[in-house]
Amino acid sequence: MASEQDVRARLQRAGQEHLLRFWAELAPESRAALLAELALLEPEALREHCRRAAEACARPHGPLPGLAERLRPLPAERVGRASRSDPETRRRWEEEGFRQIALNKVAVLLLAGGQGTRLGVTYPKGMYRVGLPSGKTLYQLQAERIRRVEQLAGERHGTCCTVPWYVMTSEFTLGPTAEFFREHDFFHLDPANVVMFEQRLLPAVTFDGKVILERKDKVAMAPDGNGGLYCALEDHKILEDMERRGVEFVHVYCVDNILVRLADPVFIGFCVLQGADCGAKVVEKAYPEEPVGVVCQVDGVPQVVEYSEISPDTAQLRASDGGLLYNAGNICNHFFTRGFLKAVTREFEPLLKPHVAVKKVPYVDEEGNLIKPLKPNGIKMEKFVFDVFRFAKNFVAFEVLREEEFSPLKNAEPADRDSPRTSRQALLAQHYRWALQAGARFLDAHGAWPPELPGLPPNGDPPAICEISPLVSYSGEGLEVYLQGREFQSPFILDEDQARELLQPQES
Ligand SMILES: CC(=O)N[C@H]1[C@@H](OP(=O)(O)OP(=O)(O)OC[C@H]2O[C@@H](n3ccc(=O)[nH]c3=O)[C@H](O)[C@@H]2O)O[C@H](CO)[C@@H](O)[C@@H]1O
Repeated sequence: MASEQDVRARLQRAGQEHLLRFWAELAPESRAALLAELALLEPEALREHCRRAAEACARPHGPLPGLAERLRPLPAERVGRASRSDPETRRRWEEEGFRQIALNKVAVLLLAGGQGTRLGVTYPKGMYRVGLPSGKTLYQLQAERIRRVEQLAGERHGTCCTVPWYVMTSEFTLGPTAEFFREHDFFHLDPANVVMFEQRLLPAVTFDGKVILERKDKVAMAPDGNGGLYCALEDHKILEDMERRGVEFVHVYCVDNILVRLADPVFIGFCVLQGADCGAKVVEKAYPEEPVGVVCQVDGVPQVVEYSEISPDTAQLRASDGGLLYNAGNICNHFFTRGFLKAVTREFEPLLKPHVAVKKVPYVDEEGNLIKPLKPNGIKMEKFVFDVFRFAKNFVAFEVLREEEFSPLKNAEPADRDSPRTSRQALLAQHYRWALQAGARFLDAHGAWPPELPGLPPNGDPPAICEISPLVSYSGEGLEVYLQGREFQSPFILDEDQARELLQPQES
């Protein structure tokens, strides 16, 4: 173990000796823990990190100056559209996606290292239940979609195939996530195909470049952003694991979108047939200030401009058709070839510039009191997963329908948007639509027929509650055999048992 003198000398080189200011008061175990933590911080890198944080913080926050002139929408030839393509083209994309899945060439990678501060829960977001009739968590829905897509690809191609699930966690989420998966028997996935790995942490820093102590014996550390993915892939030899398994294409996604289509064959097939090395799913932005990044070009190079970095004026610009000029909302669903990820980890990662997040960071004051600040007092430096798009040789975007594929869980109740309620409603409205399309009719909770609506209201509860297990249908397929011409009482859960029962011959 490093000695106190050693660590002190290293901290001096980094200009951070204040981190040992409570040394004399610490018990032996606390001293050991603090030394172990500090010994991991490399002095030159730490000095540089603090300098960059303070420098970035001194620059004006918010919209990047001069950005508007450098910005253009993506050229049309780089954008595929799921909803506006003819059925034959869509079928070709889907078929190609299923073919690659059946060949075991597709993996999914979940970004789950975030702290979910806006939602205000102390456990990982994936463990959240939004209040579905089945009580399922986000992790369970995702696991079941993996199982179903494997099954669909296998049936089409007469194989038994695997979509490995890589889960990037952080110090905050690894323990509880791993335990949750074990408790739930990995949702019946083979644990050998679920690979969890941890991203790095970085110290949080005051506005004048001093690392923050969150306790007398502990540095305030935070995950290094979802762009920490690339260092984490290298740290844990994940690309080598992918190579051993024969994985060529990776669908990277964020944890909180209840409608996420894991290893979506249509998206994968589109990207593969376009020869893309990097791709992003997008939806039309709902309103100018919506907190989603915009997929566009900066100086002619495809990039995402994050919502915190685009000015309200630019966000409101209109195109000639009256729609928003910067309309391609990033839903944090990305496609990468393994080859591209390898080039990023080997070559481009050091070129990624960290972004500054100004946050409230609990700290210990000079007298040793623990303080929970009411105003932001610290800087966290984060890399963004999409900042590698500019290194792609062939970047494509793929636009999908919001009501089918995007409803993120960001805010606690009673927020109007992106809350547990809106996520639940989005999923149940989708399942109700699928059921109606498959020929079902529903009696509402009072035994009455809901009024025939030309379309469902975009927000709010569907007229009847119908939840369909992802193990029965991945994206609305194959439901007619259970539902055609049948009447159901709301609430209705179509899970595997119910599906089997519905296939039994009916008594007359
Ligand atoms: C940087 C980024 O991707 N921003 C996107 C993210 O914004 P948003 O600000 O909502 O991003 P979040 O903070 O929710 O993070 C997105 C995902 O990254 C994970 N995470 C985050 C930080 C970290 O250190 N490690 C980690 O794994 C989170 O667990 C989550 O799964 O989703 C929006 C859609 O919902 C997009 O429009 C934004 O462009």
